[in-house]
Amino acid sequence: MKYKRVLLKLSGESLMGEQGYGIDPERLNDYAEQIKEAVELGVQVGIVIGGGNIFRGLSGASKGFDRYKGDQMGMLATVINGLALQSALQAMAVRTRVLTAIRMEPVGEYYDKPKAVDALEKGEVVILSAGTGNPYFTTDTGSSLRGIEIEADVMLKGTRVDGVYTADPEKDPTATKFDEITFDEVYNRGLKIMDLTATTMCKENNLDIVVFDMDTKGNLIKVLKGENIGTVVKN
Ligand SMILES: Nc1ncnc2c1ncn2[C@@H]1O[C@H](COP(=O)(O)OP(=O)(O)OP(=O)(O)O)[C@@H](O)[C@H]1O
Ligand SMILES: O=c1ccn([C@@H]2O[C@H](COP(=O)(O)O)[C@@H](O)[C@H]2O)c(=O)[nH]1
Repeated sequence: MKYKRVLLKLSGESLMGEQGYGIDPERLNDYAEQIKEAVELGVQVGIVIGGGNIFRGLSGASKGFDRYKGDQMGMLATVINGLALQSALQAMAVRTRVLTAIRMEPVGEYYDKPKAVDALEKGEVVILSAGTGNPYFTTDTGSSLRGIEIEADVMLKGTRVDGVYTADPEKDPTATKFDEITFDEVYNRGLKIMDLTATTMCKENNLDIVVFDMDTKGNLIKVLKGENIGTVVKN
């Protein structure tokens, strides 16, 4: 395996599959199977999961919600997704722990780094939910932060596109894909694959990112083996 310890970012929006809202059990199980395989191959897996399938503070604010409350709702949405993933993994006999950035025992244990690292070293999957615990951030920033804290070898951004493109491939069919790109080029070209706060944290702490399509079965293992199926973002 190319990586020993990874921070896997999963898109909340991808979790709704074809349903248009909520959690698609089939997609959830696909993710859980890929994660189980990774653990069986000896990879330590920390996971941050988004909440876009349920609620985003920013889009709530555009409809009249208070942004602060909306962001809290968004963070709670990531906990719901985290619990769903935990139950799917546990049903496959994968030992999984949910740590939350906001205190809410017994839903999950309150996050701290030693607890997370200890669980990873014991071979448990650690789901790091509620983002950073602060409004005005995103789970991409939560992933950079937790990835740096747990000293992950890489941040794997598993999403519904297969890499970083010259423009959003969902909007521009002429966009072309990069195999590798620097953080500086991401800024200079104004690419919107991740928010700038998350990108900057990775750049400043030298945490490489691999953006790849998590919705195709088997892709997580390919990335862990070092196969060049997505885009590597690095200094
Ligand atoms: N230059 C680009 N290259 C690739 N994807 C891009 C680019 N610009 C924008 N995107 C968009 O970024 C999205 C990936 O973001 P991400 O996985 O964070 O999705 P999300 O819906 O924001 O997830 P979450 O629910 O976790 O917030 C893709 O859906 C893609 O359309
Ligand atoms: O640190 C954080 C992380 C997330 N939020 C809020 O949650 C939603 C869902 O996260 P996504 O990254 O968009 O999937 C986000 O829109 C924020 O409203 C937060 O406030 N702080």
